[in-house]
Amino acid sequence: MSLPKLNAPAVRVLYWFRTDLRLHDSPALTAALGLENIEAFYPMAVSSSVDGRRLGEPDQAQLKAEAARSERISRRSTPSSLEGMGNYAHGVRKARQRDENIINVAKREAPGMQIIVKDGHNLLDPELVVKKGNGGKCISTLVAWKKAAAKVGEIPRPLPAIRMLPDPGSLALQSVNNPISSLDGRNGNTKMDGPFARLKGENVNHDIMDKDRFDCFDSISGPGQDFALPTLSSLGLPEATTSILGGEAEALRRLEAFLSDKTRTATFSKPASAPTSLEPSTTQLSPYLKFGCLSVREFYWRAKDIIDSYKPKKGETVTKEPENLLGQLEFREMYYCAEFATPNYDRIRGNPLSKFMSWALMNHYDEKGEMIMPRPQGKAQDEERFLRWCYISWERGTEVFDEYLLDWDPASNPGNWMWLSCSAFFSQYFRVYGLVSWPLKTDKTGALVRKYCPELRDIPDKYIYAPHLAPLVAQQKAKCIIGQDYPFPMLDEKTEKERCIARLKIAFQVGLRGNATEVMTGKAEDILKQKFKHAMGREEDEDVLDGGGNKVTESPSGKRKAASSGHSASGPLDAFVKRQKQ
Ligand SMILES: Cc1cc2nc3c(=O)[nH]c(=O)nc-3n(C[C@H](O)[C@H](O)[C@H](O)COP(=O)(O)OP(=O)(O)OC[C@H]3O[C@@H](n4cnc5c(N)ncnc54)[C@H](O)[C@@H]3O)c2cc1C
Repeated sequence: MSLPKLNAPAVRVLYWFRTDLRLHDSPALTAALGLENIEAFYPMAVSSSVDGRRLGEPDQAQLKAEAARSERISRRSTPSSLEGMGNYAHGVRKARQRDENIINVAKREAPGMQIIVKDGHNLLDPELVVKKGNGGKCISTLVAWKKAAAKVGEIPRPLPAIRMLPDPGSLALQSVNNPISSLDGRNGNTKMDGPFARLKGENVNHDIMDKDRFDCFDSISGPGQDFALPTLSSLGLPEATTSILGGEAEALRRLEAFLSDKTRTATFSKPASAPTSLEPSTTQLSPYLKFGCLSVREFYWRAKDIIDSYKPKKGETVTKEPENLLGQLEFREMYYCAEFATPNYDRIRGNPLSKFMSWALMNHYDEKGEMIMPRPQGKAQDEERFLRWCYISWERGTEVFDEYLLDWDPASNPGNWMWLSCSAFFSQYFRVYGLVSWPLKTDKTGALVRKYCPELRDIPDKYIYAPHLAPLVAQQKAKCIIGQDYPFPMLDEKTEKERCIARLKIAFQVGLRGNATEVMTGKAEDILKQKFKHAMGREEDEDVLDGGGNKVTESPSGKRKAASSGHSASGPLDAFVKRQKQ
């Protein structure tokens, strides 16, 4: 790689940590340190509640702070200005737009400044994979990603870790404009002057932010000029509850610990992992990838080298993509490429990738396209719809995960929600997780339920996933009367499942996507409702009753059957499970 040379004999480097809070395999840091005659080196990280999002839940903020702190410690005594916490709110698409804005401001205001941009967050740059590998078109399958990636080139091996950073030099912002020799030391005048003073308050993110909030410190070393990271309480957040420790050292320790078991690495199979197990059966490395404490290329190549050289013992099978570890990392890449290529990726309206269904609790928009119902809380009619259907928009799920998922990621979160809701990436809408049959596969005794719902601790295994079906005597023995100590189910699974599948079938037949004119003009929901009525002879949310006033379920084939009541306090669970299996 040839590095750009600056004209000036001595250069001052402002290094912006973004998604790579680490010293190993950091292409941008390596490029920055490859510059000649570095006179001062200002490492910096910026965070804000951009995009109208909250700063982050305490657990997310804590992890980011630890990531920053660990990076600081591993640079020994060199001070750091990693003062930010919070989310990386932008996916590649918006981040590239933001970068362009910043580069334009820098070019305009400081023509002598040279800007070097390097991506270290992906196996291969998603923009390059989409543009060079797939003609600019969206990538929504692993096969398509692999094909496109092959046109870009081999996934680079990780770069060696940086051992030491240069001294930051003067920390006064005015020094950016004045010769270093004219300044009075590290904690000199921190007031901005010169051309950058005019930029105070200019928001280069204005066209990609929902709110026009903009704060900035006027010293490189933070408000206290001591490089201290803000505490959670200073950010108005309660203490974190996660037991997961953040930071690069911890990330590498966990990677090492997982990969040291070569058999587990070479035979890893995601479908065989147990999402209900109390101890994680996957690597749990995603938060470290998200905050950039772990390089995805380090993870990929370390795993690949083990897999490629592994000699399976009798009875073992070396797994392949997509189910092996490499396949998991490639899924992440696929979502990044899809995010880069898709406008409005995290919502339905205007999103060409997402199919349109008439979900409950969807975002709503006024005639100018402004969102008018971003959140469902507090609306009686919404709660009513929630209780009736549970056919809830994936936008709501994404929103909850944005706030609470430690590994929340702007590409993987909406992507996985689109996948699971059959809005994109996956279309077998008739395959539905059974509330009983699915957890039974990996947790027969309900250990996870017993841990997190202690009311159910003594319910017999047989009824743990449908305690309302336990005989009264079993409920009494377990000191858990359903309807009193623990609620009845809100919905009848079978009835609602069949209703949802019927609606999905209609939506698939109509085939509208988020960017269709009907969606943009707000007519799509009515179109689907009318189509449903025409096909099924009733309204979408109308219950079908038989002659005796009992609810009747309707299968996609149109065959009607009497529904079993979800509120029944009797009936054997094993019969129910058998039915699910059939
Ligand atoms: C609705 C929904 C939303 C999700 N949102 C996110 C998210 O915001 N951020 C996130 O990292 N994961 C997300 N996931 C994926 C899921 O949480 C993964 O199981 C998680 O990455 C597990 O971490 P792990 O490190 O133990 O994974 P492992 O199984 O050990 O896999 C190794 C790595 O592969 C990648 N990976 C594995 N599965 C997925 C996947 N389904 N999608 C993308 N990358 C994957 C991750 O980087 C992970 O660290 C979501 C899944 C669902 C169903």
